[in-house]
Amino acid sequence: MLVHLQGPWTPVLGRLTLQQIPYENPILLGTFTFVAVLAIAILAATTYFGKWEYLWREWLTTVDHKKIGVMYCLLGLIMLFRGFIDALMIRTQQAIAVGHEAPGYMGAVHGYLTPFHLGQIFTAHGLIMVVFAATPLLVGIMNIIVPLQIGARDMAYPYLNALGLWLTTAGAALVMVSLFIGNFAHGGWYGFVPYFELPYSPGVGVDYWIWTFQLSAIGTSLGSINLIATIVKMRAPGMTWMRLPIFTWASLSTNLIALTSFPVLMVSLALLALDRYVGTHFYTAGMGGNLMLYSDLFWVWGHPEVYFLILPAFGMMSEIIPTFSEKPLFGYATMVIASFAIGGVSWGVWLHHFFTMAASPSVNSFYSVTTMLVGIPTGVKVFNWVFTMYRGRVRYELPMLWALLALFLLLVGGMTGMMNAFASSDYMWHNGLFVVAHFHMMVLVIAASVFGAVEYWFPKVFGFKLEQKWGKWFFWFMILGTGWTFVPMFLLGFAGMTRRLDYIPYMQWSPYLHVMLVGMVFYVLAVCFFVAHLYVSLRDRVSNRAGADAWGTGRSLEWMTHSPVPAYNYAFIPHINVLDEWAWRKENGLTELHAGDYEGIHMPKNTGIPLFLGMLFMGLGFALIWRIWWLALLCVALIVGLIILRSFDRDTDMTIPAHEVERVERGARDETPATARSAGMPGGAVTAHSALRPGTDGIGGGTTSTNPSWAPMDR
Ligand code: HEA
Ligand code: HEM
Ligand SMILES: [Cu+2]
Repeated sequence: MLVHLQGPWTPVLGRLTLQQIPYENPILLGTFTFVAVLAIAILAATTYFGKWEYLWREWLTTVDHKKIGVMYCLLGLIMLFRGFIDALMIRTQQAIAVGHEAPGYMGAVHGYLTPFHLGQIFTAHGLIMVVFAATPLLVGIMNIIVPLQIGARDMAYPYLNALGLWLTTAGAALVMVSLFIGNFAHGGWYGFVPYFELPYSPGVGVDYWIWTFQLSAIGTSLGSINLIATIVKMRAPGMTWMRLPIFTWASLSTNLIALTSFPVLMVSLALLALDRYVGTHFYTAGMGGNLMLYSDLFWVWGHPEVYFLILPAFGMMSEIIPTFSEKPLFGYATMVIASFAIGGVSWGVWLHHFFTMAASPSVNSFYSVTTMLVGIPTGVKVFNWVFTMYRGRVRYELPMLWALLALFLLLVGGMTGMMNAFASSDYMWHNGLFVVAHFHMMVLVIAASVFGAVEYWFPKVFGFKLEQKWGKWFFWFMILGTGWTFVPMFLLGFAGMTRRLDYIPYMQWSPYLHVMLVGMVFYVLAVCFFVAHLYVSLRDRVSNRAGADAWGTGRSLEWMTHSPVPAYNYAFIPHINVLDEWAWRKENGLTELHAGDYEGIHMPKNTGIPLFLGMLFMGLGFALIWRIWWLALLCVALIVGLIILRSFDRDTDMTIPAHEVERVERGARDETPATARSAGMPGGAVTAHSALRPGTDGIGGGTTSTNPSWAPMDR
């Protein structure tokens, strides 16, 4: 144990010494100063405005699924920005470092970044974008929307929900700490064995990578258990499986992937940790170890993971497109089947990430075919969306624009994915920029869907719509950025450029690299427009107030409750009669929420324990990274102690009294613009859309539109 550790090591602070602070690096020093000033400003402002109590009561200790979801999204947005800065640095470095000769020795500097620093940047970019930006954004939106869509008052396990958030946040915070104390892994986001083993990566970078990844994996697994339990057990009366809104179906399929695949990631990281910390040989040749075991285990998670990311995005598109086409979703049942088909097949394709690693041709062929199979259910979805729009009254508002962009990017990313799926062609461009361009198209599908979903559901959560002008500038500049950045990347991929280069010897590639830099300028402008979009929306929030059915043509249940949604979601749990319940109620003039006397509502109580557990897990991660054993033991003891303490706490719930519910309901009723309450919104329902009643236009989801046992609202 510890035989390979290099450098000073003390029992008190482990490997942590002052030399680990990168004060000689001006970029990091500048970043640190910026972050420190920002943090001090935020802390000072919170104190000045006396907001600590509010922050603690309403946010830090909350177990409300909507607030937890909002915090997940905030975390995702912050990390998206961090990942974007990384991307900016990679692109700038490569544009500067083109045309240089090969360095004669390791560490030669071309451009403005050392190879070591650049390596950390692309590794951090990849990891952050996948697990700390995309995942929290998607999990956040599922957290907010799923309980609303199924008529539940919260998640099945509100406490676990908060714990998942704080564990993920702890992982993200540790990545940020690695900027200023020590360094991050520099061998790529998915790690390599034996390169990530101690003898070859003796620094703390890989340890940071292991523990941040591990924390996020635990957080996401907890979240998936919660969402599955919620969808299975908490549906409102009458909500049979085939009446489940499509986004909820997408959430279920995606969380089944998460629940089954994340444990594999945890195991693969744990085995690597054992190799590094205890000297086992799971992944080293000899002593019974096998380095292919790592590739297999990692990608057995890694591939299903990308479908874990894309399925909720598909769910968002499936909600937005019908709302803005003013028609039911075409082929509801096939959409559901396709989600599960994608989820199922995703388990049998992982080897396509290492076709070149000497499997036999027959093995490669098997995985080629399974990979291509995914095109069928995905194609089903694509055609269903197109048929939903066909002869619909399409409104090109912002959510719809984003959904259409996602659809377009999916075609580009999907078709190039198919090209990778041929082992024979992948041999030529594996580890090249073509693959990188393929997957950026795909992850931008996620980004576009998320931006669409934020536009779409924002009024539900905050009670007002985002403005459209700056939002459209943001949208168009994202398209410009994407075109200018990734079209050249495809071309460079064809020209043979490999990924992760810190300098590029071929001058012929210089124009492409500079065009990509122009793309980044468009992206930077897009970020500015995004900020303006948020600012103007906040400024004009009163005039942009939205009603319950903010877009007028919402179809699923969440549009039935007030915007913003009260703490208890529904004062009366609705009875579900059909698929697209809200659309059906509007057509039948049955939109009233009130049903008799109000009663007290039983809800979970706030608790600070998940936040403390998150902090302690962060401390544990830090201690393990730096091998400060006493601190690790202390954190473990406190974690166990806190969990035991919580198990004795019987005071975990409360009742919102009936008069309070009544007050909130009356307030919401008075505030809601009358037009938004039911059919009168632009393009709204009753007269104009009676022809679009589900099941009557021949292309609906096959529901019946009459149900004799209908009651306005059940308890
Ligand atoms: C959200 C993320 C996401 C998604 C959804 C996908 C979807 C797909 N991916 Fe991708 N992929 C990644 C993210 C993603 N990928 C990442 C991150 C990596 C690299 C990681 C790394 O190395 O760092 C990668 C790498 C990767 C490789 C490895 C390449 C290499 O390393 O050399 C391969 C190889 O087969 C592949 C294939 C595919 C295929 C076939 C699909 C299919 O699911 C696409 C299906 C969609 C369509 C085909 C379009 C719509 C369909 C129709 C309109 C119907 C008609 C069409 C047909 C029947 C063909 N991907
Ligand atoms: C603004 C948009 C983005 C830009 C400009 C961008 C740019 C880049 C660049 C330049 C690289 C390095 C390419 C190389 O190896 O030469 C890269 C790698 C990568 N990006 Fe992005 N990216 C963006 C968004 C995203 C998003 C949203 C995700 C995921 C959700 C993502 C995931 C990755 C991954 C996984 C890698 C591979 C890292 C590695 O090689 O280890 N990117 N990106
Ligand atoms: Cu894959």
